[in-house]
Amino acid sequence: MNFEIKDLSFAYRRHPVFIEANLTLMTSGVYGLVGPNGSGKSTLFNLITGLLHPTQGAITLDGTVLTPNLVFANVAYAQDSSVLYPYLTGRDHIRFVALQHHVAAARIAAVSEQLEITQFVDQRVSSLSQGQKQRLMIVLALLPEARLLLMDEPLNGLDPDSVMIIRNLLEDFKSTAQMVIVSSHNLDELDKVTDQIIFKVDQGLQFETVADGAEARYAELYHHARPVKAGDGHA
Ligand SMILES: Nc1ncnc2c1ncn2[C@@H]1O[C@H](COP(=O)(O)OP(=O)(O)OP(=O)(O)O)[C@@H](O)[C@H]1O
Repeated sequence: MNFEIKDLSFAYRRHPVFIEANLTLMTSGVYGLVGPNGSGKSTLFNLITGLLHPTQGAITLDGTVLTPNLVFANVAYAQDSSVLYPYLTGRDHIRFVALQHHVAAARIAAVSEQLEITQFVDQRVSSLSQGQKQRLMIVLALLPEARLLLMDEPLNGLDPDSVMIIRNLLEDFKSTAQMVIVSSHNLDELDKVTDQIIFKVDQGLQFETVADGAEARYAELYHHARPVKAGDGHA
């Protein structure tokens, strides 16, 4: 499996987020995506999934440029849970994704159990806590068994039990055939599941295997800026 970003440029009006950024990932497993607030992590995920369009450059999977059809078939994106429909239940959302991607009932049951959502799956999204919504969002992203899985801040706003559930999930990914890119400010947690980190530095992407953990490298790269910790109220 080969995921590649070549000479990617993107700007919001006159605010450049990427200028000729490059990245090559060759093996399956978990990768962290790390950078300060507002550096462009969500923007990168939106560019990969085609929600935003680069002004220059290409994003390829196994050498083929990611078109909407290829994204549908190969990429899953656990976005911010604000994209869920408040008046629908978790089960409604699951049904929708399962129909679109032909997901077997056994897979739905297994993933729902793994993320421990069965107790609240028939409640409307509007009545769920942040952590419950987050876990539902992750279930939806896992169902299609996409080759490339993007997770935007999956640990954000979670209580310790939910963090544990997601941590176990990420640890399982160490041995899957999927490529998983996880953006997080929670560098302690990231360090527990991977030493392969993509840092957003200036308008580029810098991939490193961090021997001493992401936290130590973060301080060096971002001029000793303090990373935002989980629980700091970052939305
Ligand atoms: N729709 C938009 N219009 C204009 N500027 C935007 C828009 N969305 C994001 N930006 C800006 O682009 C930059 C990158 O934002 P992005 O949300 O990708 O960063 P992030 O690294 O995911 O941030 P955080 O860690 O806070 O979630 C920020 O400066 C942000 O203000």
